[in-house]
Amino acid sequence: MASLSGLCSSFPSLKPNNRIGGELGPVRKDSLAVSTRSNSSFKHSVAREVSADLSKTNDVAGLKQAKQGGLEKDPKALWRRYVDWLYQHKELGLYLDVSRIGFSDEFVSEMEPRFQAAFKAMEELERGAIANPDEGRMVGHYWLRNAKLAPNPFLQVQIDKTLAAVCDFADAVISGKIKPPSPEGRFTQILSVGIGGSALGPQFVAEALAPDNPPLKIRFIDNTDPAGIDHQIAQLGPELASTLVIVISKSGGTPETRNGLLEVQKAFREAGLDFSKQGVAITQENSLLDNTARIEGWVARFPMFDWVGGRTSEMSAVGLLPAALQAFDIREMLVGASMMDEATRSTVLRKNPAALLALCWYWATDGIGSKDMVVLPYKDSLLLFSRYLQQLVMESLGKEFDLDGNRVNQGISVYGNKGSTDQHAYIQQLREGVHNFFVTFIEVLRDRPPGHDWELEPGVTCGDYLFGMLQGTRSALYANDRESITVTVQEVTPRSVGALIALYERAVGIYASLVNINAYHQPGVEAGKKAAGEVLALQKRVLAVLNEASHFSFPSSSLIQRLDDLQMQFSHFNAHCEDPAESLTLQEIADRCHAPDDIEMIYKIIEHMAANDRALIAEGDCGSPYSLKVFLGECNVDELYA
Ligand SMILES: O=P(O)(O)OC[C@H]1O[C@H](O)[C@H](O)[C@@H](O)[C@@H]1O
Repeated sequence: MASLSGLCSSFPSLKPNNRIGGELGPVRKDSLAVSTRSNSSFKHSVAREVSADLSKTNDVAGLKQAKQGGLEKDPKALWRRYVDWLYQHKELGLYLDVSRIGFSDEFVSEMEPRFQAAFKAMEELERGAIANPDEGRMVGHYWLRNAKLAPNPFLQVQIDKTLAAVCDFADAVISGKIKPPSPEGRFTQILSVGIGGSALGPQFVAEALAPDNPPLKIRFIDNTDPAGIDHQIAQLGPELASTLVIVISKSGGTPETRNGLLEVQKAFREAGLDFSKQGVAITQENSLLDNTARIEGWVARFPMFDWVGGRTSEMSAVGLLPAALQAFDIREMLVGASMMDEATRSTVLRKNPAALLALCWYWATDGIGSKDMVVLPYKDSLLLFSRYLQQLVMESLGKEFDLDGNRVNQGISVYGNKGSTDQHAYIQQLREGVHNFFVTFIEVLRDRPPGHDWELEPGVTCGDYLFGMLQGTRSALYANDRESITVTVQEVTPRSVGALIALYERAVGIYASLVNINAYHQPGVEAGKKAAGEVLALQKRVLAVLNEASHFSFPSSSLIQRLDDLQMQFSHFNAHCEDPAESLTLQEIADRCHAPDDIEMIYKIIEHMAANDRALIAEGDCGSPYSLKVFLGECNVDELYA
C-alpha cells in the first residue's frame, strides 16, 4: 500500500525529471520478558520489557513517602522557603519561584548525581555530540543564538550568514525595495504556510510581540482543512496581490504544508497572479520544497539545518524571518535566549533556572508524568505559550522507550490558555477537583507602557485586578495542596520572549536526561503520517472499485453541486441505460478492495465523500451502515443528458 510519502512525493510544480530541510535509579526489571525488536532506534537490539509502573523504577529517596508529609503551610516557613529558593536573573529581570512545589531537601540531594549527569550530557550536546542517537544527529538550537558555540567554522558561518540574510531580506521587504508585481508597490501581508514546529513558534511570537499596527500583518495556514484555508485566503481578498507567502517545512515534504501550498497557488492562479513572485521557502537545502522554489525562481529561499528540530526552531529562519517581517527586534530575541542559555549552563542547581524547573517537574510528576503541567500566563499576549509548550514538552518527552530500550511511556501533558480568563473556565476543577496537575504561572509585572496607566477605582487599576487574580489563584490552589511554579518577567519584549523560549528548551533537555530519554526525535509522529497515507491509499482503491461498478467517468475535477442533482442525474441515466450503474454494499466494496478488515474505514470514507457530494448513497443512510448501497459516479455529464 502506498505510503504517505508516495502520495506527496513531490511538490506540485516539480517536473518528473526534477529532484526537488542524570545516576539513574536501577531500572527495576520486575518482569524480564525479553522481546527482540528490529527498530533501529534502540541502542541495544533487544528491548527489555519492564513493568510499566515506573514510580518504582524512578522512586528517588522515597519520593512517595516524602509527599505524605504534605505541603508546608506555616506562613513564616513558607516565606523563608520562598526567599531561600527564589531564583533571579538580574539582567533579564526574570524571577523563578519554586517555593510552592513541595520537594524535600532529601529529594534534592538524592537527585544531585542525576543533575550532574544531565549537566554533563548537556555540555557534550553543546559541543556537538550526537545527542539525538536515534536519528544520528547533533542538537544545535543553542548555537543559533551564539554561533561561536557551533562545533566547526562551517556551521558558524552558516548561522551568521542566515541571520544576516533574514535581516537584509526583511529590511528590503519593509522598505519596499523588494515588492510584489502588483501596482500597490509593496507587500502588506504575510501568509505563513507550515505546521507543527514550522508554525507554533511563529504563531506564539506573533501573538506575543505584535504591535498594534505592524508593517505587515501575518496570518497562518497551519492545517489541511479546506475551510480554514479558504477562510484565510478570503480574508486576504484583493490583498493577495500584496501578500508574501512564506512556506515553511524543514523536511520539505509534510503533506499538510504541501496541500496548503497547492491551495494557495490555486488561489494565485485564479487571481491571475504569479506565485513565484511572492513565494519564499524556508526548508532544508535540496528538499523537495527547496528544489521547487529554486526551479520556479521564488523570491527567496532560507535554509533549515538538520541539527535543529522543528520544536526548537524559533531562533532559526523559521521564527526569525516572520518575526523580522513584522519588525520585531530579532537580535533582541537572540540576546534574551543567549543570556538565558548562559544561566542554564550553571552546574549549581539553585543557580540554574532550567534545572530548577526540571526538579519541580520530576517531583510533581514522580518522574513519570503522573500530573499534567497547566500553563497559565496572566497576560493576553502570551496566550499561545501553552500551545507552543505542548509541542516542545510533549513531543520531546512523550516517548515509548528510554535510551536503554526500556518501555517507559514517558511524558508530561501540557494545557492552559491565560489568566484570569481561565479562572472562569476550568480553575474550579483545579481548586477542588481531581488533583492531577501542577500549575506554572507566568507573571508579567508591567501592566501598560509607562504613563498609560489609569485607576478604574481609587488606587486600583485593571492590572491590579490581574495581579490579584494571579496571586489569589496561586494561594487558593496551594491552600488545597495544589502545587505551582511562578515565572516572572518585567514585560513582554523580544528579549523576555527569547529568554522564556530558551528557559523551556533547556528545562526539557535536562528533564529528558533525568528520565533517560531522547528528547530530540519523534518516532510516534511518523506512525501517524504512515497511517494517514494508508487511509488515502484505501480511498483510492474504493474509488476504483466504485468506478468500475458505476460505469461512469466524471471529469475528475468536477464536483456535483448538489446531491439531489446527482440523484436525479443517476436515476435519469439508469432509467434510460441498457447497462445501469451497479450500487454496492459496504461488504461488496470491501471484498472488491480485497480489504475485508477495513470495512469500517471504508464506511468512514464513503460517509466523508457523501457529505461532500462526491458519493451517491443509492439506498439506506449512514446511520445504518448495513443498509447502505453506494455508487460513485465517474459519469460523463453529457451522456446523462443525452
Ligand atoms: O517542518 P516540517 O518538516 O514540515 O515538520 C513539521 C512538523 O512535522 C512533524 O509533526 C514533526 O513531529 C514536528 O516536529 C514538525 O515540526
